[in-house]
Amino acid sequence: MITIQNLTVTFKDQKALDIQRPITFNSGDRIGIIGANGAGKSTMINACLGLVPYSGSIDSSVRPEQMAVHLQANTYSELMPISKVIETILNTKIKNNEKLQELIAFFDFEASLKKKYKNLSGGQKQRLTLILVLMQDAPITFFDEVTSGLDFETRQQLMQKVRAWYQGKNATICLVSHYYDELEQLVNKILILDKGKVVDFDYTTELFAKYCGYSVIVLDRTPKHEAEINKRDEIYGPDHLIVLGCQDKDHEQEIAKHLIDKNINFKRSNSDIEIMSYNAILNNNGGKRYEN
Ligand SMILES: Nc1ncnc2c1ncn2[C@@H]1O[C@H](COP(=O)(O)OP(=O)(O)OP(=O)(O)O)[C@@H](O)[C@H]1O
Repeated sequence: MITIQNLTVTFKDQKALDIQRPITFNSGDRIGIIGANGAGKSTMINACLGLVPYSGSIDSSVRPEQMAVHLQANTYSELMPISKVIETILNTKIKNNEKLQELIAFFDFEASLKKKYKNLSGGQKQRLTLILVLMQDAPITFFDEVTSGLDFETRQQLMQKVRAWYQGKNATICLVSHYYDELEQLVNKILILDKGKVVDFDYTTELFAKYCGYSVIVLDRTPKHEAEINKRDEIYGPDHLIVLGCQDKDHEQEIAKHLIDKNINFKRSNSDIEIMSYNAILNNNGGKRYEN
């Protein structure tokens, strides 16, 4: 559907994006785009949409005007009720448009229709934009940090709705998010960007196996815990955690048994995107957390 290669985006003298080897987004892919602030995530979306000048190739079977995008911040008229805002933007009447009625009901948005935009909650504001974006039924939709600033519960509800809406549909989704729990729910592939470059792009399960192994066991970093673990099992993770990479089931059981015997609490995962991305990026940087 979209193949990106030899792509560079430069702002003044700063290379914001530099994607050399080809990456392809296929029809039906659910892609999470992750990376630290300034990694180039939004720039990549903007390049696909033709919103920033670039050199190189974005070979797409979908024209930019057929793509949909949901940005984090959106502004709408404060003067009209939301029903009028929707009808004006979509150039249709709610009462005559079954699909629009379906989306409004799907997002439990009926009670918000009479309100003005400034009186909507953060979650309701995002629901409005979701309705407008999903009405387009685009073959590919980019969601750029749409849940930032929302509380955990609201984020979960919103993302469950998005997941349910796309269930069984062949549309491609590219979701930029700093919330790994949300990505775990929604995507099956991950594109990891770091300082404008692609660290890796593959199925989440493949990336986890590549960077973490069979599973990870995670415990708080304390001197007592540090004394109990085998340093050789340690892989990268956030500073406050000890992360142990398990090569296979036997290895996992051996570590778990030891921790249980020592009455140490731990969590086990075979899909932790945050830890996977830590390891991907740090392996890529030769183990260095920050570049000097
Ligand atoms: N229009 C612009 N003019 C100048 N520099 C820009 C512009 N847009 C982005 N940049 C720079 O390009 C780099 C990548 O920015 P981008 O917004 O793509 O990062 P991001 O990964 O989306 O970050 P975040 O998670 O903070 O949204 C940053 O250093 C940013 O300052």
